Formats: sequence, structure tokens, C-alpha cells
Amino acid sequence: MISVEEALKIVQANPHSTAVVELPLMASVGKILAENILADRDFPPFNRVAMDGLAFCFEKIDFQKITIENIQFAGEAQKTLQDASKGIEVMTGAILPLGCDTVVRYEDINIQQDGEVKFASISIAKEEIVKGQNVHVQGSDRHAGEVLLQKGIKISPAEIAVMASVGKSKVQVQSTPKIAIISTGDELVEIDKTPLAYQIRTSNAYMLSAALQQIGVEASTFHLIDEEKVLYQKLKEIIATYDILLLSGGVSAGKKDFVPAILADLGLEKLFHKVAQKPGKPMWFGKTPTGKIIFALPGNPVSTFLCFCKYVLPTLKSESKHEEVILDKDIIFKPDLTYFVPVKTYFEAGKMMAKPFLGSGSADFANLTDCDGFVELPAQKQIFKAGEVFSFVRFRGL
Ligand SMILES: Nc1nc2c(c(=O)[nH]1)N[C@H]1C(S)=C(S)[C@@H](COP(=O)(O)OP(=O)(O)OC[C@H]3O[C@@H](n4cnc5c(N)ncnc54)[C@H](O)[C@@H]3O)O[C@H]1N2
Ligand code: MOO
Ligand SMILES: [Mg+2]
Repeated sequence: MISVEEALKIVQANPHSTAVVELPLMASVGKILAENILADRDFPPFNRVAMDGLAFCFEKIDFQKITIENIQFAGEAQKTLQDASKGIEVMTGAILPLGCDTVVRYEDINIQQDGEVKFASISIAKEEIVKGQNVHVQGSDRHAGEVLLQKGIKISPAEIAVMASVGKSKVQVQSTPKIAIISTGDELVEIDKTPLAYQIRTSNAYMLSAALQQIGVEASTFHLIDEEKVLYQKLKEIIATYDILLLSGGVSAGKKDFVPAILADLGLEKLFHKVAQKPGKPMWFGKTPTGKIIFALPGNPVSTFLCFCKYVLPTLKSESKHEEVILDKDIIFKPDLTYFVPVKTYFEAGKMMAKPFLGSGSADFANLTDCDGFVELPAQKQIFKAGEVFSFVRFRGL
């Protein structure tokens, strides 16, 4: 039986293969960028007027009386100051007229009309005006040709804005792996069915689909009965179509726990089976010769979910942050296993505390509704004291 740390290393050393696909810009939100994005122009692309007001040449004007010779609107071709002692009214977003270098906003000037001539006097002290003020200088943010975005980052609205501004209407992203969630077990019925006395509704598949949905990943779900030929045939078809398989159930010591044997018959490479953890001991992990990844998670719902959160999620999220919590109650656990305990977190004096909800074990999925995640209690210890800090495996607010 390998340790949690070893299991995690093996999972991380065997990432699912992803292809690069080109998507329309708006289909790329949340995906991983697969190309560097370069600036096609300077940012901003011209000397941009930053405030509505009057533009002029700082050294050449008489602050008390500036004749206005023109007006420059945003979206108009650049105009030129004809007489350096005069000014041009300008609007935010307009290109600064040639010959001007400074803008004073309308709030700081008084404009009068004298017959045909319009002129302005500046109402603030000349000392308060700085040459070049209210001009967003061309290239002051980024230069043409500069790498604006590195491939590998997760695309958020901020990156969408940058890519839109450089005209990336289509963008190369890492394809999201096609995921199949497969429940096994004769005792399971669909959730819209009324179970017989000895049956249960299949909840694991919905739990996993919901977790994937929260990180923007879709999955197809399947239910297979505990029948070797059916399992073999169906898993063979699913492996041919999907990149990652998430199985739940059928990996432990039961007479109909066929999954590990069937996966071996299908020519999959077992990378590990059984981890020194509770819940999740019977977990199986492997891959196909073509690099498709199979997580065969133990069937107990809390076990399924812990293994999913601990081992599967980090392979699907571009950035998974490490969190730690402070235990607020002593826990004693003697077996030489890493113990994952459902906890409810809360803040006290700015610290994230964790209140354990032991529940009745790894089939008690209702217990999870009181919790936000699992505190990870290392195998080498038996006594875990209130006030001690441990890693936290989150499942609420993914
Ligand atoms: N003799 C032993 N028995 C068991 C061991 C062991 O080491 N020796 N391991 C225990 C542990 S730990 C776990 S976890 C379970 C896992 O067993 P399987 O992976 O074979 O899971 P199943 O037997 O198929 O089901 C276990 C349990 O979970 C329920 N289940 C399964 N699928 C779903 C689903 N989609 N939705 C809801 N509930 C599901 C199933 O009804 C069973 O109650 O084995 C222990 N036994
Ligand atoms: O893996 Mo199990 O979940 O400890 O029951
Ligand atoms: Mg079993």
C-alpha cells in the first residue's frame, strides 16, 4: 500500500494528454491559454486624451486667454494645432491633436464667446498644471510586439479584454479533457426511480458531475452493472472515446468488485491500487498505452469524493492553492493511515479554524452537507491536538 504522498506524486507524474484546439474568443473563458499573445500595437496605440477639456502646447499659451480654434472628438482622424498659442477642445478617448502636449479638464477652465471667437481662461493656478497632464502617452502601458499573455495561464475576463484588444477573435487553448463518470453496482438505480428496499439511488455520479461543473468542466455519466462481460465491453467503448475515466465502486474485496481485473484485461497499466488513507484505501489509478487516465475510486460516497478532491481535481484545475486549517478539537486516530476528516471551517481572529464532523464513516455522505472539506491528518501521528495546523482539502467553494 503506498502513501498519500506517493500516490499524489504518481498522479501528478501522469497527467492526462491534452490537445490544442482553436476556439472563438468567448468560448475560451476559463480554459488554459495554449499560445503567447503579443501586442499588435502599442498600448495605448496613440497619445490618448484622458480627460474632456482643452488641449494646447504648454509653453506657448497665455493661461488667461486661450483662443479655441477647433474641437477633436474620439474616433475622428487626428487634427493639428494651427496656431501654437491657441487651444483645441478635446474629448476623452480622442487622439491628441498634433502640436498639443497638455490637457486641462473642463472643470478647470471658463469658456466665453466673443462674437465668432470662442476663448478659454484657466481657473486654476498655472503651478497646478503639469506639462503633459491628462495625456495617456502612446506605448506607456505596453509596446507593440511585447508578450502580453504567456501560454499556460487560465483565461479570465482580464485576459479576454487584452485578447479582444489585439484582435484575437480565435484563440489556441488546451482542449478540456473529455471526462466519463462511471458508476458501478447492481444496487444502484437512477435518481428518478423509486428504489426497492435493497436498492439505492446513484448519488456519486451527480456529486462528481456537480464538482466538475463548479470548475467549468463537463462530463458524461454512465452506469454499469456488476457483470464482467458488460463491464469489459462498455469500459472498452468508453476508453476509446474519453480522455479521463472516473469510476466509482467495485475496487475493493467483494466478489463482484470486478473493476481492477477488467481494467487489467483491457490492457491498462496499473500505476497503483490501494493507498494508506482513510477513506479511499481501495483506490486504483492507471492509464492506457495512449495516455488516457483512469481513476477507479472506491464506491463509498465520502471515499469517492475525498479521492476526487485530493487526486483528480488538482489535475483539472490550472491553479490549485494549498490551504491549511487549525483543528479546533482533539482527534485520536491510531491506524497507520492518512486520515481525512470532514470539517466545517470558520474564521476566528483571522485564522481559518476547522470543526471536525466525524459522521458515521465513509458512506455517510449526508454528513458532508455540514462541511466545507477535509482536514488531512498525517499517517505518522495518532494524536491530533486542537490548535495544531493541518492541510485542508476543500470541496465547497471550489
Ligand atoms: N473485506 C473488505 N471490505 C471492504 C474493504 C476492505 O478493505 N476489505 N474496503 C472498504 C472500503 S475502505 C471501501 S471505500 C469500500 C469500497 O468498495 P468498492 O470500491 O468496491 O465499492 P462498492 O463495494 O461498489 O460500494 C461501496 C459502497 O458504496 C455504495 N456506492 C457505490 N457506488 C455508489 C454510487 N454511485 N452512489 C451512491 N453509493 C454508491 C455502495 O452501495 C456500497 O454501499 O469497500 C469496503 N469494504
Ligand atoms: O475507503 Mo473507505 O471509504 O475508508 O470506506
Ligand atoms: Mg465493493
